[in-house]
Amino acid sequence: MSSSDVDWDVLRAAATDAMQRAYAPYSRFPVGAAALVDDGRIITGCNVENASYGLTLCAECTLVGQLQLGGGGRIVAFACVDGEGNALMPCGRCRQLLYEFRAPGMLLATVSGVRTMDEVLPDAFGPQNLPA
Ligand SMILES: O=c1ccn([C@H]2C[C@H](O)[C@@H](CO)O2)c(=O)[nH]1
Ligand SMILES: [Zn+2]
Repeated sequence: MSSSDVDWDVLRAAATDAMQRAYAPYSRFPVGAAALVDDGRIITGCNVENASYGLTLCAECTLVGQLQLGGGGRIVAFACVDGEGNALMPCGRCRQLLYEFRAPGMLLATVSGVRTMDEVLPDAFGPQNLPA
């Protein structure tokens, strides 16, 4: 599975389904996320808010949890949508979370079209920055 195999309509539809599971009573801003994994699976996530607002989990957080629970893997392509089905940029923290699990050449559907992980998180902090 590589970034040329991505059906963006399918990925956006999966993100939209996940968005309908969001728990967002405080912001009223439901978000759904979907990722194509290198083994061909599509995994999803939704935001899960909390009365202690700062503890909110973004959709990307729950997606990464689902990825690992499902046996792990590398993300080939990613999309997230808001309550109206529009593309949404992952927040900075979530770009870092996604970076950890990127496949080489990972693509993201963004507000300005398809972008690479390197474009949305240049000069990323990663394992290469940790001592050997
Ligand atoms: O990429 C994003 C951006 C925002 N949110 C959520 C967090 C919060 O519940 C709501 C408003 O910020 O949207 C996500 O899940 N992912
Ligand atoms: Zn986030």
